[in-house]
Amino acid sequence: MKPVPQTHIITADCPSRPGTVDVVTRFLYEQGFYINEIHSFDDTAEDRFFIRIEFRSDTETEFNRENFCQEFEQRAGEFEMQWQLASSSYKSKVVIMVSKHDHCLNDLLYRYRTGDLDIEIPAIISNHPDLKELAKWHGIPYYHLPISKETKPEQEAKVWQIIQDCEADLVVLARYMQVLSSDMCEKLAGKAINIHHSLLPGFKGARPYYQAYDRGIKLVGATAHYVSDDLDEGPIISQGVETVDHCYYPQDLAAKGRDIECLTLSRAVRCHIEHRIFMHGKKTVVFSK
Ligand SMILES: Nc1nc2c(c(=O)[nH]1)N[C@@H](CN(C=O)c1ccc(C(=O)N[C@@H](CCC(=O)O)C(=O)O)cc1)CN2
Repeated sequence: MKPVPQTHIITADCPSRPGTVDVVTRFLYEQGFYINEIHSFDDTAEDRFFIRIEFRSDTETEFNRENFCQEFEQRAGEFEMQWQLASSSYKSKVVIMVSKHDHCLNDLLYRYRTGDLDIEIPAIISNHPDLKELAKWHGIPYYHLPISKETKPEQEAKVWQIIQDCEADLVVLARYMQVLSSDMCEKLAGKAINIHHSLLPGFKGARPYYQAYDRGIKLVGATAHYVSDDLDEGPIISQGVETVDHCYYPQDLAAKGRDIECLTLSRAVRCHIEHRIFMHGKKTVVFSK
């Protein structure tokens, strides 16, 4: 039976120098691959080059990952490229953590159920029981792990065990309202995304809509970022914003913000699972579709 053309993704970054696009595209051409999509960025301020290429094989031959990697490393090594190869057909395993707010979880579950987000959700973890029925309706295991200052280490150990048992590729804090410990942040570095309900760096921490109301803002926003030990200071992935005015009380800001949070978070999750995000110091490079 004719193999279905597999699509693969190369992501690479290296010191800036001429020939960095050519070394990748020429290799793919010589190997008989067809490029579907290409993005590159040369950060002249930091002398760092980034490239993402989606490619497919139209030939009958099966893709030999080991041979590909050996051959490509010989070329990429000359340019000091840090690179990864991924397959588009792989379904990322995403563990979602929540507290009581359900809008972001509900939106992610809708996108998962309809195939808009091509992911697996092996577990939902919460410090409250409120969203158990929503998980049950989707047939997803729900772990109610209450937390207090005293039980935080024990609770996080259970969370980490679930994440490992699920072999999670990504953890999404979908309005999970607990600060993760330094140890947890270290374990989840680069694979935990949080949605903060303000336009960071503005209004960090708890109750940002109340902070925003007190400040008389004219724009309400949300920020999806990687989780770091420094609360709400992790590399920003995606942001959304809408106009508001003096008529908006905190509950009105929260209502307007809910849709922004959902769209911003799902956009960030999609970029992560499609390998569109590069860590670049305290920032990111994101090659959106
Ligand atoms: N280490 C990190 N943990 C978390 C981050 C992060 O960036 N780094 N993001 C938060 C989400 N968040 C804002 O988006 C946030 C959540 C909770 C708090 C907070 O002060 N929580 C209190 C308890 C509140 C409650 O029980 O309702 C606390 O933890 O003492 C601030 C910001 C998720 N975690």
